Amino acid sequence: MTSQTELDPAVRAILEAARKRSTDRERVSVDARSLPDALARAEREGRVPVIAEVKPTSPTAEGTRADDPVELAEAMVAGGAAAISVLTEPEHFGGSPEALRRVRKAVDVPVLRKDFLVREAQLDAVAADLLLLIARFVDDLEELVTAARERGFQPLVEVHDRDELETALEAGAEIVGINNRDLARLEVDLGTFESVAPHAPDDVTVIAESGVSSPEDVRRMRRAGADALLVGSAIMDHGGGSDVTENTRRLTEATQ
Ligand SMILES: O=C(O)c1ccccc1NCC(=O)[C@H](O)[C@H](O)COP(=O)(O)O
Repeated sequence: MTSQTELDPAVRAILEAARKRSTDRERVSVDARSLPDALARAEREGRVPVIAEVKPTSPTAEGTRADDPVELAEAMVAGGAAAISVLTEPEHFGGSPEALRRVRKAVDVPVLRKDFLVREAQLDAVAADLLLLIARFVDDLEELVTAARERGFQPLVEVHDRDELETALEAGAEIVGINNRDLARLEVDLGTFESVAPHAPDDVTVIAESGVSSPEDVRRMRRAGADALLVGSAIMDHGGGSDVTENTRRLTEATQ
């Protein structure tokens, strides 16, 4: 795990809040909707597989979108999203487990729980199809990957460099997100995905995360081997409040 002192202060605060969050919930058991199946369906139907993110705000966002999460998720699916990601972190991203529960009830595509999870009991806050585990922030990744699978979740392990990719693979990850945002400094560089993705085995589902804002970015990440793209800010348009369905469609239609 990266030393706390190397992290951007916003990320340090996010992690401190995550460690304090209470976790006395019953163990969840999930009958998960398959992400690989949803991505394959999008491909068959001629859509770029996009995981669209319900992210009310973030430390780098230009504002907050207070729209109902269910309306946002439905608008994203109408724009062709293959899956939905929902932030459940309350203090820095304006999310909640309740928002995810409502979204998962309303849509029929897989739903990813996006949060900063550091111990097993935190997995039980809400049922989701996929669970994000950030390699950099987890002490025993294999233990959490196993704990996630025991509950029925598909773990999506997030990495930022080759060493973290190796750690993720050793922990048994089958779905890997390569984050273009360096969580130590919050800088975004699409070259991160391009340099790390070629080292992932072919049978691993590889997702390009963060910083994808235009059809050209989509094509660039697809050329570099992305099986899917995780997009938040460009779809949410926190500063402008533009149409979420159109923002999603612009990316899902960026096939050539
Ligand atoms: O998005 C942020 O500002 C952020 C700040 C600190 C830690 C994590 C952060 N984002 C988490 C994510 O990984 C993104 O929400 C996700 O990949 C979508 O990224 P984007 O399309 O660039 O909004």
